[in-house]
Amino acid sequence: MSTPVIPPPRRAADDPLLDVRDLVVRYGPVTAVDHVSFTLEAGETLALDGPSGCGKSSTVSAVLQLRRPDAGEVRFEGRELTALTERELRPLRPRMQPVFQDPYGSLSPRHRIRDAVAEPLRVQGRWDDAGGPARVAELLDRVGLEPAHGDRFPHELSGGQCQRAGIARALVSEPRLLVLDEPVSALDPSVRAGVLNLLAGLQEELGLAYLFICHDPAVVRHFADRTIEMRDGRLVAG
Ligand SMILES: Nc1ncnc2c1ncn2[C@@H]1O[C@H](COP(=O)(O)OP(=O)(O)OP(=O)(O)O)[C@@H](O)[C@H]1O
Repeated sequence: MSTPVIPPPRRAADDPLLDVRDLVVRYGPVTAVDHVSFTLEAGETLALDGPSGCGKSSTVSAVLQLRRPDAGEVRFEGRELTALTERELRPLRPRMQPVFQDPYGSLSPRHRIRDAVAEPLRVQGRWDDAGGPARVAELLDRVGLEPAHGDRFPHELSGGQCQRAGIARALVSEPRLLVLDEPVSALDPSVRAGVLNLLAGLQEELGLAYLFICHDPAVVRHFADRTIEMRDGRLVAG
């Protein structure tokens, strides 16, 4: 299969990593995201807060182009994603990865942890180039898992260990942006700090940007550089 032709990035040195402008997401008559605009710099953490149903998940789905927005622009690394076809988006998707709230739900129950972490590289056809087994082993170690954890299935790990595996899976494609959808709220309070410290260390080491859906004011204060808040589909504070 030939490689899709992607328009070259038009990114100036001082452009943000992510520039979202006038984003609109509708479900029939419901406007879930109503002209939302924000930017995110490389290496920065932006918290997205707001009550249930205000449009946070719809916003991040549209940023990730998992659901195409009804209007607005999502410029990532200088490319306007909404203008790209699915095929043109494919090579860019690894650079923006989600980490979900439910650590078990984001990993297939039928795959061993090592295979779940490896899968994105296999799907992208980069298994050999990326040094497959060594890369997966290095990532498991980096997120604080033992080699033996790689042989287990998700239900054989704790929630915290499973979330660490989900983070390893997100990192295997060398993303620039992680979209963290309440990544610690389903975890036992005693393991939350460990996962947050891991995310903070990875950000410092790899220069990752985080778009972080979070309700916990203490976590937001400690973890985020900036916060934006949504109500009824709109941004109310910056
Ligand atoms: N697939 C869908 N079909 C119809 N309406 C939807 C759909 N998904 C979300 N909505 C509606 O869009 C609005 C925003 O939902 P969204 O899930 O984005 O909010 P949220 O802030 O992420 O909520 P939560 O914190 O509970 O996850 C809500 O009114 C919701 O009912």
